[in-house]
Amino acid sequence: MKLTIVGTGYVGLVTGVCLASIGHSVMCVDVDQEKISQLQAGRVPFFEPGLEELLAQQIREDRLAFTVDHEVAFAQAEVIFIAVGTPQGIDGLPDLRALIEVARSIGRTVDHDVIVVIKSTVPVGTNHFLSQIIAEQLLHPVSIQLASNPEFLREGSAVYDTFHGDRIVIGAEDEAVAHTLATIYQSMHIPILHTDIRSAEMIKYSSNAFLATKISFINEIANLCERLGATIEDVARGMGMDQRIGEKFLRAGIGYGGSCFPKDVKALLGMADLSGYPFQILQAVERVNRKQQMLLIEKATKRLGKLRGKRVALLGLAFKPDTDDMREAPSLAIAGALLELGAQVVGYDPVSMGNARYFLPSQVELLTRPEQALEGADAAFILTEWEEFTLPTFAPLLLQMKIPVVFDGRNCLDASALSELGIEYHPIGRGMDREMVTTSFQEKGRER
Ligand SMILES: NC(=O)c1ccc[n+]([C@@H]2O[C@H](COP(=O)([O-])OP(=O)(O)OC[C@H]3O[C@@H](n4cnc5c(N)ncnc54)[C@H](O)[C@@H]3O)[C@@H](O)[C@H]2O)c1
Ligand SMILES: O=c1ccn([C@@H]2O[C@H](COP(=O)(O)OP(=O)(O)O[C@H]3O[C@H](CO)[C@@H](O)[C@H](O)[C@H]3O)[C@@H](O)[C@H]2O)c(=O)[nH]1
Repeated sequence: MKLTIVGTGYVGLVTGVCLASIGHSVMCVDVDQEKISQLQAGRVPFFEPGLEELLAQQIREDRLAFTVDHEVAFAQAEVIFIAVGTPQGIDGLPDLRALIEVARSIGRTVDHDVIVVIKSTVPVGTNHFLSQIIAEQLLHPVSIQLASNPEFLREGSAVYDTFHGDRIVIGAEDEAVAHTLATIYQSMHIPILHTDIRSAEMIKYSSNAFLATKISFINEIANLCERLGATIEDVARGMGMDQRIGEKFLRAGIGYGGSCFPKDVKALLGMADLSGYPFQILQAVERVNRKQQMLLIEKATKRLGKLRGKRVALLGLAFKPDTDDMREAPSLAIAGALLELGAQVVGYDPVSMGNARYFLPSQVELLTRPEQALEGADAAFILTEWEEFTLPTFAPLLLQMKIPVVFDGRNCLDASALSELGIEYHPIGRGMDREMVTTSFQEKGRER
């Protein structure tokens, strides 16, 4: 089919490239001329494993083209997917300005019947709102039907996720529209769930909010494990083997970040507030996450005393491995808090140094090799579980520190390898003082 994708960010570009690779003829449009020029030259403007190779193949085989001109982009389209950003606005709710602009442009430009699919994550009721905007702008007597098709890919594994998703959600009031969309994805053999539009919009927020809840829950369990002398990895494994719980998203750490969970949790809280329903669990999820991001600073202060004047090396700056995305990365909150405490902050990331420079305060010194960041450091914080930190070649670099003390916010280092090198290791959720805790509980029991 002839498809147009509006927005060539993480979602739009991956969707466009993947849909081209299963045989559709895809035109991608973006307002960012620089991005489009790079894409026309076969270069992906951000880091996403496997995407550039697949992009080049689609361009070569003439199934994928790019433009900044909406008119050109919409001219042949049978289906238009909108995947522009919906960042957090000043009131906590998503900023829908880019979507509204695209809706107006569709209304003014399209001169034939078309299906418009909202892939961006949008508050419940937005499809309806956008269909009104399109209708207000229509210049031609055409039928434009809207559908919701939320996206569930993760950055870092976006291409894999697109082809191996657990489900494709299609929110459409019209059976024929739902059938057309299902046909587009047919050859991916992914289960399709057809719902009404509002439910589809809600599925996206509920899914992200649930995953964020799982993370905050396991982080609280980890904090308790430390106090009660249990080991979080064993506890998570034992919980996850129960299929009703599931093993995924039970990795304890310094909390969730990224362009989705923080903003989508806020948006759902905002929607709940506006509808007069206080969403108490989700309020706690957010609170726990904010607190968890400060955990390594608490641990370091306990171990080293005041951090004023101390050199702290942040290793891993992206919000997760295999991406250069710095949006809402925990490293931002941690660096900010360390600077406020008067620490000297240095950072290193294998991939996201460019974005890190843009997002982090200028006082954070960025170094291009981990050993440079570690040299003379009083503490090292592991903030992203990049593979290179888990390789045997990494641990010896910690010996460059003033005193080798490492606080691992992702529990990704090998404790015994560090211990052999005489490196002091502080992971998350591994209780050390079993005797003390057990005894004090037994004593309390005896007193009663
Ligand atoms: N990033 C993810 O992993 C992910 C996953 C699932 C869903 N989502 C949702 O998908 C949407 C897009 O997210 P993203 O991370 O891809 O955003 P992004 O910021 O990476 O990309 C958005 C793109 O839209 C372009 N754009 C803005 N206005 C435009 C216009 N009028 N016409 C054409 N292009 C325009 C921007 O220039 C940019 O290239 C958001 O709603 C997000 O919540 C994101
Ligand atoms: O067990 C876990 C799993 C994840 N995280 C953190 O949670 C954040 C988000 O991770 P992940 O979900 O892997 O990355 P995203 O690319 O943000 O993907 C999420 O957000 C997207 C945008 O909505 C959705 O499409 C995806 O389904 C959803 O997983 C990161 O900071 C991770 O470090 C943990 O702390 N523990």
